[in-house]
Amino acid sequence: MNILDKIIADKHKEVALKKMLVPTSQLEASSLFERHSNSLSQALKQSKTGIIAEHKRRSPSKQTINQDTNVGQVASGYQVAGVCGMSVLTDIKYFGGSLEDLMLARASVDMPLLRKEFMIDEFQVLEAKAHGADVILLIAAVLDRNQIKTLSELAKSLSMDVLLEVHNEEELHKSLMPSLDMLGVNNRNLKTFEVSLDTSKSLSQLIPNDFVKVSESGISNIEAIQDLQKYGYEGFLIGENFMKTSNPGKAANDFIKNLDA
Ligand SMILES: O=P(O)(O)OC[C@@H](O)[C@@H](O)c1c[nH]c2ccccc12
Repeated sequence: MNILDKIIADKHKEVALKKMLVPTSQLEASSLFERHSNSLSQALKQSKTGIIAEHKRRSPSKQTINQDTNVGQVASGYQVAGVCGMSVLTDIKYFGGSLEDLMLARASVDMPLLRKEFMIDEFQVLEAKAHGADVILLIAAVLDRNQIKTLSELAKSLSMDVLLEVHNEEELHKSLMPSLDMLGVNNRNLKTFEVSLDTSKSLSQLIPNDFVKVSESGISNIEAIQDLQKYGYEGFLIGENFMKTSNPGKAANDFIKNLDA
């Protein structure tokens, strides 16, 4: 079993348990459920820099990145830095995140928030909305076309944006549909952890122009972004490069200043 298979097997158990404990009516009763979501894809289109900054404490590939963060402070720091949106990991077991992190970020900022999670069930889309997310992530490597359609259409009906993540041509081809807003190419292979920006470069011309192109993972300098912009990318998801510092907001601020110079 590769790590992605393991994560998904655990996720099925976690979601099944949660569904026994929390009725969907409870999620729908959240005051955040009525909130109109902010569009990340619009923010990216209007931005010159297109940074989406992530809150990530640890990961299966890096173990500890930053265990003593205050997610509200990180969110405020990212917003001050001028990022287009923030990605908040909510998986507990492998990434040390939580839905509480998402809510704490929501309480601190207005900018678009992405729930970074392994989505396999409509329940998790309702959960995302109820905890203040504006955007959901769908990972093509673990979903079939029908699941992508059901989950993305539910998100759209709740006014959320959808970021669909692919790693190769086959995943891209099976996934294209109008209920997606952004196509993210993950430079990290979630099965082997190998990282190469060439993945974004080679898939770029296969992504139709109706979708905002996002390059994800392994981005650590502005040269990489300037290079990827030539391939049509408008969004850049950066986690570790900011989170490994003691002040992620400041790291994002310095980075964006240089990029915008
Ligand atoms: O820390 P990095 O290399 O800058 O990567 C951020 C983000 O792209 C990465 O965390 C990620 C991309 N897709 C995912 C899917 C699940 C969990 C995590 C991810």
